[in-house]
Amino acid sequence: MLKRPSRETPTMVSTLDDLAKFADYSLVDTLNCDPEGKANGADHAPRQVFSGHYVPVKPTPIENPEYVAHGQTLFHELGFADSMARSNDFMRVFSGDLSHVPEPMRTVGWACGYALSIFGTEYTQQCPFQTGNGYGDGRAISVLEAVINGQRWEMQLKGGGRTPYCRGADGRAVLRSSVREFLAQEHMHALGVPTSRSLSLYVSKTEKVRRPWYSEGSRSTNPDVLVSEPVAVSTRVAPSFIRVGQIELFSRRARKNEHPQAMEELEKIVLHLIDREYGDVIDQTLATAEKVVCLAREFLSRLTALVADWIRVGYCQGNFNSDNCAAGGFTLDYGPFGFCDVFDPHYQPWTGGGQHFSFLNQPVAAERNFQMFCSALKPLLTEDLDHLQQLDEIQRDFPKVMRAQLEKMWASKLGLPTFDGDLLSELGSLMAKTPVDYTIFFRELSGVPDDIGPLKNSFYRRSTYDAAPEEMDRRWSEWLTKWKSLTEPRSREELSRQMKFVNPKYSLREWLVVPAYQQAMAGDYSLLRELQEVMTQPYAEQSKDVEEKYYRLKPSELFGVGGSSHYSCSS
Ligand SMILES: Nc1ncnc2c1ncn2[C@@H]1O[C@H](COP(=O)(O)OP(=O)(O)OP(=O)(O)O)[C@@H](O)[C@H]1O
Ligand SMILES: [Mg+2]
Repeated sequence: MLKRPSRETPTMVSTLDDLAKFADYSLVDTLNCDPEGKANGADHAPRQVFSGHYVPVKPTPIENPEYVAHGQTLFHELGFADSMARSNDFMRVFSGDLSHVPEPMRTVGWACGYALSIFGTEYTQQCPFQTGNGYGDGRAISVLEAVINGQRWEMQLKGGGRTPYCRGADGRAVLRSSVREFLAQEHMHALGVPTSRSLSLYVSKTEKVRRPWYSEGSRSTNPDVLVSEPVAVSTRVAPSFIRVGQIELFSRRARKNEHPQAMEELEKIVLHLIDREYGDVIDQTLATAEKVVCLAREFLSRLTALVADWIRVGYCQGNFNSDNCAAGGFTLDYGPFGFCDVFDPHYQPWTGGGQHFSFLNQPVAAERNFQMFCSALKPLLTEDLDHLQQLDEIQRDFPKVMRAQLEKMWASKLGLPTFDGDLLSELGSLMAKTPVDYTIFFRELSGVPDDIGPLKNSFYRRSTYDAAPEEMDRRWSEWLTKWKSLTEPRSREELSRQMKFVNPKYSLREWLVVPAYQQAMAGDYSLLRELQEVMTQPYAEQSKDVEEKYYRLKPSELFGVGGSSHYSCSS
């Protein structure tokens, strides 16, 4: 099930001039530009955008940028020289200054509007105008599209200043949240989970903004202080950044007939999504209605596989609204996410998110986003009963397909040839009751232990287990015996080898990231680099030192601490 990173290509891009040769702005040129957008991109004040797929926006550079990190894996895949990330002209562009770019690169970027649905309910209240026309990329600005080795990539700054969708906010991202997103994207890719990718991260040596956050050791649910934090610009890369919410925005306009081009704009964005994300699986020559049905079927398959993968690696997205759900079926928006330590089916690190977005409820949240996606496609099929019916069937199939993906994932996570519901159900009960550390438990199990001794390395000794250790040991031993009998006849070595490709040894636990961004805020990037190194090889055993430092239970004193165990969305 693991999608290994693709092979590296030889270095061919060493300078910004080299990179510029790959520029190809198909999005800007084939989609509709907001007719009120200023061509020079000086469009930074919040306003309503009534039509068009994008608004031209010039990023606002951060003051005195300094190199923090670059996505080495992506650099190598694209054939970029590592040294380029520290070069002045590259750093200038990817910290928000497009004024000196070599041709055919452009001096103006673009931001897109999108709609929001939360768990299947449409919202417009988050828009300052209460219409939904002022919501979208408030601090994300795409600056380049490039076709490299036949693959199209969009490069998008996050924190590159205000856009018309900023809703009165500053358009900035702080170093703390940027470090989290940067590391998480690289980690997820290395885990084999589809994701937007990390290109680069630059911080300002002088510019700061204030954000609500937690005081040292605070156990408060919500932030209890305002802190001044350095601003940063990170660049993420994906075939497109089209979200379910974006398709919804154009569909809402078409449904309400808001302007004469509303239906045309919906069709255009959907066909564009197909070209960008599904070009290799949907036949170009099909009619729109057929394409729409194929799109829904493909997205269903990708989205369910994605969510099964999230559960495999212990990831909770935290805020899985339709505007944080990439229509290409990969992970997008690393805001209030977390990798669980203690197994808890209701794990949800975001204080503002409810149980509906919690760890094992993510398949249901995904279904809600999928429903919104299908509903958004429907105006393109009115009067086409046959295709409408096919779309309805695909929509109804979600629970069945999701269940199949989850069963496949659990079987492979447990090294079993076929899924066994009873075995998983007893395991779920034992894992939650004991409780265990999710990552360590499955990695220890991947060693195919003779008895439950090694599994106990994953036990948090603080609750049910301590109250009745003998009873719990008995249940665990019985479970292990049953599990082993189901894994036969494979050799122990073969089973262990396979399971270690599915069950990572290292995961990006929040309490490991906190010291890295704290050091980074003080100008020391050593821990961040170390974490980047460790978390980009999460299945490898790595050294004894790495194991001692990163393969351990969450320290008891960090439970309940704001910023480590839970956090607000603020970034
Ligand atoms: N400081 C800010 N300035 C302007 N807009 C912001 C700011 N912070 C968040 N937003 C906007 O508010 C909306 C909701 O925020 P959310 O945290 O989901 O997104 P985000 O992390 O900025 O973006 P993305 O989904 O692009 O990763 C987004 O549309 C985002 O662009
Ligand atoms: Mg978002």
